[in-house]
Amino acid sequence: MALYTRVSGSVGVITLQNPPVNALSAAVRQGIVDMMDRALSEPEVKSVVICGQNGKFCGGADIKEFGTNMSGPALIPLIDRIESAAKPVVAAIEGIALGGGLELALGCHYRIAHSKAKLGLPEVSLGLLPGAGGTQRLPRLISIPAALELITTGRHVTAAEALQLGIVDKVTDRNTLDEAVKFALSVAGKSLDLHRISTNPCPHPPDVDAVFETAMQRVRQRARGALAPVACVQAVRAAATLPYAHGMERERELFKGLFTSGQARALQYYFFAQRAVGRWSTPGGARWDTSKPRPVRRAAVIGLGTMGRGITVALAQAGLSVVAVETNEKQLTEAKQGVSDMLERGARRRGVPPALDKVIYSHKIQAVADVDLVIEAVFEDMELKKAIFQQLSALCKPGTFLCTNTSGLDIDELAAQTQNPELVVGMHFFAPAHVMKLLEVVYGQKSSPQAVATAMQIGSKIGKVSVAVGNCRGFVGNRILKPYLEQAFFLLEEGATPELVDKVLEEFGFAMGVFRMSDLSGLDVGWRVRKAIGLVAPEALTGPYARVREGHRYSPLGDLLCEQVRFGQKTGRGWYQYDKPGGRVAKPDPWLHRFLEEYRAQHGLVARRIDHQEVLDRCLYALINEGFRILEDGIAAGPEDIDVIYVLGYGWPQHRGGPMFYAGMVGLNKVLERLEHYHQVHPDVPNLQPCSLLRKLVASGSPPINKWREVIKKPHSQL
Ligand SMILES: CC(C)(COP(=O)(O)OP(=O)(O)OC[C@H]1O[C@@H](n2cnc3c(N)ncnc32)[C@H](O)[C@@H]1OP(=O)(O)O)[C@@H](O)C(=O)NCCC(=O)NCCSC(=O)/C=C/CCCCCCCCCCCCC(=O)O
Repeated sequence: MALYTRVSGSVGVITLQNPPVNALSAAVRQGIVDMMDRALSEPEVKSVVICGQNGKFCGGADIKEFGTNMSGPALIPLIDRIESAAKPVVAAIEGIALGGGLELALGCHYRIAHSKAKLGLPEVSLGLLPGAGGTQRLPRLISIPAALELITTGRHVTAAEALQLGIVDKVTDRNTLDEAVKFALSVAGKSLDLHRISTNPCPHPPDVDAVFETAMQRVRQRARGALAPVACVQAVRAAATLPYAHGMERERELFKGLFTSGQARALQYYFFAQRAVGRWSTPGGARWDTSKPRPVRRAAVIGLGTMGRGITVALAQAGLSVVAVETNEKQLTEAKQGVSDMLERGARRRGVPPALDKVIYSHKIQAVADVDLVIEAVFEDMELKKAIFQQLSALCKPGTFLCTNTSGLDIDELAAQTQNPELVVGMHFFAPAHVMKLLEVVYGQKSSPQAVATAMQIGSKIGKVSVAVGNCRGFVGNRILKPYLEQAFFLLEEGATPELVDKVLEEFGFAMGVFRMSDLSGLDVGWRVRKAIGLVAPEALTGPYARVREGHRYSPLGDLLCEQVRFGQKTGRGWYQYDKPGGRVAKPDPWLHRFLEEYRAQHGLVARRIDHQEVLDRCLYALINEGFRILEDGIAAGPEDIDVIYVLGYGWPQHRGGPMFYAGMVGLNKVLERLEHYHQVHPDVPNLQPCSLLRKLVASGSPPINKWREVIKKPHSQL
């Protein structure tokens, strides 16, 4: 909807009304068309202002309309109509002008922005391009290189930067509408010739071809198979080479190709999934909208290794007071320096003062006595963590939430060490903790809804996307990772190389293949976990039992590498070789290839040629199958939780939506059929046995992903 009012006698004001972000739904578009007609037909009206209600100009096209039968007036002629109007039209931009919202503003003759407004063309992150003239008008307004950068990254800019770039004519700290009305009065009757952006020539840099070539190289490198960034470059190129009308045709053609693509569907699903995870629920009935978080003013972090330092920085940067505890004096001294450096670097980047005074350091655990929430981040050792939880339970004031940053240990076992297990939850951060956007909030059997709600709230306060998940070994992310890693190891045994497996996964779009990722995170991490649960043989086993654990196939390859102190990048050797310990550039290692050959010979394995499809099928479908088990077990409330965790924490390509979305795109019956096939070939690998929820979904006609929850039967919990 759009509201029309007349102010100061001669200014027609059109207010977009569609909460929460005034998206351009059919009703809003119709409203703008009708109100523009009215403003242009009233002789008393000399100029027009377009604004949005509730301090938000416009969040762009209504994404919920995509994929439906779109009705109502089309956006492009609507914007053209504004631009060609004989009366000046001023956009009064408060809050946001994003996507179609900014394109609407670019159709206006002038733009006034509030100093706190954010502007951008983020369509690329939805698998689209700015298809309402944005790719043709923006380069004409701010130059080709600047427009290319904004359109291909989807970056939001501040009002100050928008002014500098020339996107807006004025920035104000005052009431934006009042300023826009004043401005509209001042330009009434003046020539609009220079202010119809589409009629202006597109300024060319002297090296225009090189600019496009570089931009194309950059997006192809960054995009890893994503279509939209490439199409964005092509569309801007049309602005540089074609007259406006032809450029618009090219924009439309490219837009159409993207609009119906699987990638756009995946990215739009992922947009809503990231928001849906905030509406958490547990199998016991605790919910986001009925569980009230408790305010946390002071928090403590126990253990200042890499994770503890990152968590301390994340909390302090969000304005929380932090007591940072490390009992090892040497480590504490190093941590003080490390945390201060990180805070200073972060502050420089954000242009704010460093939050150094937010952190108090101590080598005594007693320093946590009066904090509201503790995050334990010591070494991944159950006995050590148990001892700390016993101490915390005795030391902390009543009601203090006790959280653990374990990446997979049993939350209930830790909670059992305390007098108030309802106050215990997991807060699983991802390294580097002050950078990575993901937080798994893990509820145990006895965690109170308030403890879950508080951890979720802290997560959003420190800028994380928090996902509430149930307690099981590895929670969601690391549990799913296990069968994926396992398949990768089995493929090596059968004849693949780390280079082949990584190539296939990186071509699929993963930021890093499984072996390069393992080298980066350290092979010793998983080795310690496998040792703790008794999977690692005490001495090199030979014979048939070397590759069997608990009756199932097991690959000791990772263990054997660790025995050679090949922990990955940190030791300069892992699945690849590096020029030095800590080196980053992975190079194929002839030693590893010889080692694999000897290993196969020792175990009577005959290497075979493994094709790309098999690598992809086995790694991905094993992972997806575990995702279905997680849903079946009620560890994740819905597929969105798994997808968000996997994209944000494990490098799954966003343009493929996440593993569960991908399964739906491939077709659940195809996933089932492939798993059945591979399980038949490898009957000793239980992770390839299709899970019953997958079978049930296929039997229910493979419903779309937003209907899966109806098929999932939720198990009982004590929450
Ligand atoms: C920054 C935000 C705007 C706000 O952030 P925040 O305050 O944190 O709040 P959120 O939690 O994110 O959001 C609050 C709720 O609002 C919902 N929301 C947000 N934006 C939109 C939107 N644009 N549409 C619908 N709903 C929206 C959000 O989901 C939340 O609700 P819920 O919790 O999920 O219930 C932030 O939200 C944000 O960044 N939003 C996205 C901004 C964006 O990306 N905008 C660009 C949208 S795409 C666009 O504008 C495209 C323009 C070109 C259109 C061209 C023509 C159209 C179609 C022609 C069809 C042609 C077919 C061709 C085929 C053929 O011919 O055959």
